[in-house]
Amino acid sequence: MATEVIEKGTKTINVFIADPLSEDGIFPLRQETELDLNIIIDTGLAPEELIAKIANVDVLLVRSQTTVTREVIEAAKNLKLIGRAGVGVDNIDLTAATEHGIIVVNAPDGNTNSAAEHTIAMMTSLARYIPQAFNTLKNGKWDRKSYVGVELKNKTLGVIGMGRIGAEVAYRAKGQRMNVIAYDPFLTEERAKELGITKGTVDEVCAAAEFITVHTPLLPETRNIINKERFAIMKDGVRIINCARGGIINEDDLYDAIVAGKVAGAALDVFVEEPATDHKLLTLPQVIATPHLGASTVEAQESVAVDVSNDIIKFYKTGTVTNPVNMPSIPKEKLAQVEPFFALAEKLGKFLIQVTEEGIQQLNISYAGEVANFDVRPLTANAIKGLLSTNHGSHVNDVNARYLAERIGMQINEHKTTTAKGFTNLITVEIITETEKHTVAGTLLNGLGARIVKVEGFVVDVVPEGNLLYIKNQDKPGSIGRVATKLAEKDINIATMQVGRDHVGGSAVMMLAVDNEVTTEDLVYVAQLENIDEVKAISL
Ligand SMILES: NC(=O)C1=CN([C@@H]2O[C@H](COP(=O)(O)OP(=O)(O)OC[C@H]3O[C@@H](n4cnc5c(N)ncnc54)[C@H](O)[C@@H]3O)[C@@H](O)[C@H]2O)C=CC1
Ligand SMILES: O=C(O)C(=O)COP(=O)(O)O
Repeated sequence: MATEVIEKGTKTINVFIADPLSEDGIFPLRQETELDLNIIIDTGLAPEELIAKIANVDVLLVRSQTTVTREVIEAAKNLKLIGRAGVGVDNIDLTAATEHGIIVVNAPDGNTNSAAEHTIAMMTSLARYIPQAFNTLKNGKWDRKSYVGVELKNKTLGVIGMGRIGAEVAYRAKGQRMNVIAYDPFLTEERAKELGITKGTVDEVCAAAEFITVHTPLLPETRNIINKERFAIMKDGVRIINCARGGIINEDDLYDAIVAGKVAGAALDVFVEEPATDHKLLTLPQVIATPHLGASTVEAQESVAVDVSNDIIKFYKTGTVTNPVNMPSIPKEKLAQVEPFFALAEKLGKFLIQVTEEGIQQLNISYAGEVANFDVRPLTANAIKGLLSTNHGSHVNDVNARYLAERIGMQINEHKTTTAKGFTNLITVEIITETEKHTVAGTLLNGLGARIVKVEGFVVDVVPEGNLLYIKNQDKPGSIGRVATKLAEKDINIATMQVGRDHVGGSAVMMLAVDNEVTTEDLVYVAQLENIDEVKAISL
């Protein structure tokens, strides 16, 4: 995982809080003594104001109000982490963050209860016209006739999105003696049974329910998932609740369905454009609404702010985080298993990028032996870091490695096998370009560190460090001596030398560790020798 472990006093970390966060929730940041944290709270900024203030920011903390656009990310030259004190990250340009190697974390658990309770409150208020009746009464009218509601008991609640909040809502709805039918692509029959609900398709949910509530993230697949075609298959007088995200329900279609009398009412906490003070849906008496208050409880706000604060601290102290959004989440114990192989994997990638001049179309990594039992995704990321190091330098990290590789058209294949051909662990990295194929394999020797043990199928034993010369030659007498003489003429001292061949008199390789950097001129000089096919300088 991306690591920038900071020692106390070595660097001030600028933490910029752009949306109102609970002061109790950021207590872990305030009381942190090992890191030099500079906390800046500046909320309610217009996008251009944020851009003007973000150049030296290391960590940006937001809720849903601040939109973290590509422009913001590109203006933030020092940004390493974006913390979302809440769940939805649709206000953050995740592609831009990933591309720039910025890790995004959220707080997925802290507001679940708050959002579920708000949903139930909205559904009950909708069923009994509580906001409308209250308003009338506040205006001095004792009107009992206009607000005859409906009961929840024995009605069917349709839930689209049975994640954390959806499941909590379903649980509470059952307490109201409702029947629950739900759609979620990951909902299994077993889980549905466990929750005491029925599993259905989106259409089945729409057709069966008197109340429908959505609890998905806003994604291309969920945008407008409730639209005019779906309203058409719903029961007459259905009631709609959206405490997830504006846009999951098509607002124009909802408006039309209410005006047409198909939908009896809607309870909305979220809108496509927020703040939504002047929205046409708010002109309808059947619509009740709150200004995105789902997560606005003392408890939830403290909890989400504590979670992101802890992740910031963890990131700077250990290089890992608990709730990553744009990279795989790997528990500490599992990460510890593969951490010793990080440098080896990166060096194998770095080795290969220096033996080819062509663009890499395919990367095949095979993990053999004990390492095959581990979560190897961080190792693949490290191998990619090595491969991209000549083009992207230190800008490649665990967040963006795979993304950058795939963006340049590299196809990545991981393979695991338990047989490691005599080694306890073996990592073999192969690259395929338009006309070439190159392979290098390495292992971690117990107590002796990393070794390259195979290059293009030839067995070697090389410490992957410093300046290496990789020479392909014909297995003919005198080749080794001539190479050594030529290098001596150029004042290049050979530290170690390994040779390998496929068969007597066939193709051979020399792997030399040398004490000096080898120039292109030196390479040409050696390459001119008889029986030498190819000479490459490799710096690891
Ligand atoms: N109004 C508010 O203040 C709050 C709103 N939210 C919103 O609620 C959303 C859900 O939050 P959680 O339950 O915590 O997230 P979650 O990740 O636990 O659950 C989301 C569920 O949606 C499902 N899903 C994804 N694509 C789907 C599709 N095409 N159709 C049906 N289901 C699909 C997922 O499989 C997952 O089970 C958040 O993404 C956020 O936008 C969350 C907290 C507070
Ligand atoms: O957590 C979420 O997804 C929310 O929508 C809560 O938003 P907020 O942090 O209250 O602006």
